[in-house]
Amino acid sequence: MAFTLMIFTLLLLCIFIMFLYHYNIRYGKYGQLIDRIPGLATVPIFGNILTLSNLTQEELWQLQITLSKNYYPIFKMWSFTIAYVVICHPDDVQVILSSSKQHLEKGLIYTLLHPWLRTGLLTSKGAKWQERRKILTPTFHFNILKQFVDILIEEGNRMTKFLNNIEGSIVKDLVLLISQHTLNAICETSMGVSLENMSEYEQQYRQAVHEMGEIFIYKFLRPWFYSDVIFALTSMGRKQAKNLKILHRFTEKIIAERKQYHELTDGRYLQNLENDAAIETDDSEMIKNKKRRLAMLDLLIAASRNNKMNDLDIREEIDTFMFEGHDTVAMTLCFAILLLAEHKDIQEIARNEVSAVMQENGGQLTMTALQKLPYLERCLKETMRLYPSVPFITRILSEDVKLQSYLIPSKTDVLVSIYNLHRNPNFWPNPHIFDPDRFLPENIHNRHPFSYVPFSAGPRNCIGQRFAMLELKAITAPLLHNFYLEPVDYLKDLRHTMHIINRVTQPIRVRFVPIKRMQTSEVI
Ligand code: HEM
Repeated sequence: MAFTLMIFTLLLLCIFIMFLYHYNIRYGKYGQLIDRIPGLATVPIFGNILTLSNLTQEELWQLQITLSKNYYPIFKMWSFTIAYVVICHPDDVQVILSSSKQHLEKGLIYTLLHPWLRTGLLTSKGAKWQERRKILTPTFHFNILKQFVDILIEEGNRMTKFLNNIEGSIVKDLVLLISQHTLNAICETSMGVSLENMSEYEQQYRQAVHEMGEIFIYKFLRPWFYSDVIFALTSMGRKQAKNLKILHRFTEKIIAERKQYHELTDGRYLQNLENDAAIETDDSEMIKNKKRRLAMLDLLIAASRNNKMNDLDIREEIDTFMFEGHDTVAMTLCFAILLLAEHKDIQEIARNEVSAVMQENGGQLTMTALQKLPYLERCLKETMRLYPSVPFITRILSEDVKLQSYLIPSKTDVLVSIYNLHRNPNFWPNPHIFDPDRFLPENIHNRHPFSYVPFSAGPRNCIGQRFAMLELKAITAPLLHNFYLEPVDYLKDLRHTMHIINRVTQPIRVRFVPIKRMQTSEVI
């Protein structure tokens, strides 16, 4: 009896302490500052989270667009004692992203990725992030990218070959097709491993990536599942565990394959890396020999041989780059293809530019040729304005911040809504119109520098952005050269869904009509 009473008293005490904490945050100085910001009405204790967790991911996507419009340029949401402030004005975005020292830590939501990505570059903070960023930055040096370009072009050609042989010229699931090629591209370039004999694993991997995105949002909207122990007991938790096995098994296989290659070659190519010679020289032999191209994974293996990293450290970076490096590019490519298919005039100009450059190059694409495609580049930039692959990013404020009209207290989670920023009519007239000329030098000149941030900005910007631009061009150029793109599904009919990456709910169909040319030598 006395024991039961003690438990009961302890329970009451816990509830009382939690209530005091809650009251202090929600109605103390912190809560008062947050509550000056507009937003949906809240209910006691839960804030907005019950309303949000009852919505489908599609409804949630629509809601964030509506709230951004209704409360422009800022709104807030409460999830118990956690406040989220969402911004889409370039002045505010600049304050959050541009500082070299402040607000570098990612928001709370990223911790939900830890079971998968642990604390790789995307999710890490502080000294660890700084050190890793320093180690990994050279892998995107111009001379390294130059070595990758052949692989990216080859991947574009492989896709062209496949498309030439499909029945009725219609691709039934564009995302599925494209992500297969972008995954292979990141594996062959950054990992130095081909997926040729791993088709079963890679399909499972891409499916698992997709499901993890859904689980991520599901969990985010249900803070009572933030504890991994509790989440593991649910059906979604079991689904996550199954997917994690698939994801990690795949990356471990890739790491093992590359390690084996270095063991067989006595680690001699890793010595090159340690001297930084590979980065600074233009070793043509290395460029010719696929296996000997130096990949990001090699840098990590070299670091592990020097005891600077262990196996889990390597895996978390490979998990991070495999995910960030293939899914983002795949979605941009899908939207670019859809936009070009719906805008025949723009498609024709881009095709003429590609064909002229290829003619100059004897029918081949090369690094130099890819750099001579300013119109195609403008089309891709405009695609990323309308459909940024990463629609939101978040940061935790490291100190109080004065935005345009509100003081936001330290420790608040700020969400930069890249999607709504890019469609802000005050900075993008007729924001929903696809117009690549927005990116002509004379039009960029007077634009707010933080009105366009598809790769984020400041010190935590996308490390792979130059790689991504090259890949986007290397894949779209041969498609435009060899096919007329025609819409089957239209962008206006696609239903977007809340996800880590900007996705749609249904498979997308596009028609690729082969262009018959007289001179076969011209077809790459
Ligand atoms: C169209 C393609 C891409 C887009 C739109 C994109 C966008 C972004 C954005 C918005 C961020 C900031 C995320 C945040 O603050 O939470 C980011 C970070 C990152 N991206 Fe990309 N990305 C693309 C391609 C790539 C590629 C190809 C790679 C690797 C090869 C890559 C690797 C990364 C990594 C590792 C980070 C974390 C950087 C850090 O925190 O230091 N991304 N990307």
